[in-house]
Amino acid sequence: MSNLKQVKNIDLENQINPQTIDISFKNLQYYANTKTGKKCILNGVDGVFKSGQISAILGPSGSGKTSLLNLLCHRIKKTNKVDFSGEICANNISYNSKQFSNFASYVMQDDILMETMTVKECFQFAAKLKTAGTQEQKEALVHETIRSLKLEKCQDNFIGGLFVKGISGGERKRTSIGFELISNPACIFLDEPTSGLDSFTAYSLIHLLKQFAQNKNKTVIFTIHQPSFDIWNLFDHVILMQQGSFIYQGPGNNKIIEYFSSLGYKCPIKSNPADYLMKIMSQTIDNKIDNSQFYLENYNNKLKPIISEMIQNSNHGIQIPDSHYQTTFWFQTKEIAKRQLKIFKRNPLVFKARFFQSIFIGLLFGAIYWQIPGPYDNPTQRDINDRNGLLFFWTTAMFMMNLKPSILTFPAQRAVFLREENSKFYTVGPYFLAKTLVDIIPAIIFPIICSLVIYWMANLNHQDAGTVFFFLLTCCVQALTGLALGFFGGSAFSNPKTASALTPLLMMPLSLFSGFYKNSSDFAAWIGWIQYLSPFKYCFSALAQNEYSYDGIEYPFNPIKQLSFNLSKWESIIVLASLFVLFITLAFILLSTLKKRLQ
Ligand SMILES: Nc1ncnc2c1ncn2[C@@H]1O[C@H](COP(=O)(O)OP(=O)(O)OP(=O)(O)O)[C@@H](O)[C@H]1O
Repeated sequence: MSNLKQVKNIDLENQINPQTIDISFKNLQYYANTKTGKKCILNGVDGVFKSGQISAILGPSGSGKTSLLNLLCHRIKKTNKVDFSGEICANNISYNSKQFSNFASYVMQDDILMETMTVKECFQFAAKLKTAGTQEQKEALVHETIRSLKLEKCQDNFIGGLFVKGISGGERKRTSIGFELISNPACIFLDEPTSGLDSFTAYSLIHLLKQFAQNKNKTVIFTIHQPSFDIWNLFDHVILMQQGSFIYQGPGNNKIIEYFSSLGYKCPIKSNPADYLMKIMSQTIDNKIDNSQFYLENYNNKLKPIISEMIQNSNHGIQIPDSHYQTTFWFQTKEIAKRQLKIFKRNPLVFKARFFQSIFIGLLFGAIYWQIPGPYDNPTQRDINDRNGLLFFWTTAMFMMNLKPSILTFPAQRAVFLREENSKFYTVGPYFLAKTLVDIIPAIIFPIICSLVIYWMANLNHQDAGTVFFFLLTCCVQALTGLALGFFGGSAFSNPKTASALTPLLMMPLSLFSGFYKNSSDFAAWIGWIQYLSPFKYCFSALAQNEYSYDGIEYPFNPIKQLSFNLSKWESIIVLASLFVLFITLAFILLSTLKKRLQ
């Protein structure tokens, strides 16, 4: 606390972006190629958002509000499905996606945050990665953000989510906003910040944004549905959209009511103006005719010239920041790894469940394959078949042990990654490295536990420590290969159900080509190449070579020859490790590609 007092007077305002930013756009057009033809989503709109004001974009569902916001934030890329044109400027200087994050932040409609982190920890994470200054200054910034967003009471509570009880919807939204505000952006865009909130919480939030805009001279722009009368009165600037065009742009409050009165649409005294305007835009009241052309003509004649003049007069010559605060690769890796470890430790139930699962699998397999006769016990062909069965099933168990948990948990973390990466908290490299390093710990511990249990129960080859060590090493590499493939599946699919439903499609051919169900040398050439991609084949080969290598003692026939394995145990494990590297690299490439296609 004394530290906080000491740094109380630091200049939090000027941390990164002391500038004021006006956002303007001219002749913005946005098209989508649909099955029925080219669809116009934005129809050549012009506009301006001034600093020190809150600007609300309103309109019926499907009128193009979110599309406009996304274009201004450069969150839409030109593809063969969508195309856009026009000029988008900050202080009359056009900006790209990278420059956008130097002065602005975007708060998505969904509050995507780490559910087992507290509100304060979220802000601390953001402060470490997004702001300059000493540790004390960062702590003071966190304290100030919590205070200004009125989150003191819940600062030490978990964010919460599907499985963890957490803070309320309003607190969650404010945390989401605070997470972006920590870096002190000059401009903040929000997509429907009040959706899902009760009217009082929604009012408090917009009021807070208004104070933020007024007191700090920031530019606040948001889309909103059905604002209450109280919220309506807070808007400084309003854009009304209909079918991809603007039908009003200008001051909120009485001015907009006066404008529509002048067109013959007088808002009844007891009506909420926002509701009334939505009604007249829906074209079904009074004379039930489509007035959209009428509104548009009036906008073009009366308001558009004023807007053009405002665009001309918006901030000129004030440079937009050309870089944002950037931490190093290793600092990002360290901070993300610390957070991953914290999340891991906060799920003791998952840890315990996986521990008991490992013991259970070890005991079950141990009981089924109890003390199989080895080369000293005159084994029969049947005993060798049993031993092969155990070794093959062990390759599958090790693989699945990590594949399933990472496929199920990664999609939720992937959403947080995409959000944080997009907001330039870190880059994909440090994230992937930190996540892999932390996830490797359980990915190795549990396979070792159950492998040790089965080893002694099934009487596997323990002629020397090296053989036991090689068995454990192979199990760990196989388990890591499962983890890498899990990362790949988790990166590819946002829905864990889809990822898990598609897993058998991949697993089946890989295990069919392991050499256990059908001898490796018996596959037809046109399809037999699949075996070279199968981690099961190399793991099974390494385990079998290790198992059947007794010094001086021979099995009645050579099981390795029977299985047609022609790689040595070390060659097999090297290929298996290479497959791990291949899968983890593919997962990394997929995640890197994915972040480019966020929209
Ligand atoms: N990529 C796209 N491909 C095809 N149509 C699209 C695409 N993006 C948006 N649209 C269409 O453009 C219109 C405007 O969409 P947008 O999401 O901007 O509307 P909105 O005003 O934000 O709606 P809501 O209030 O319901 O969120 C909708 O009809 C939508 O279906």
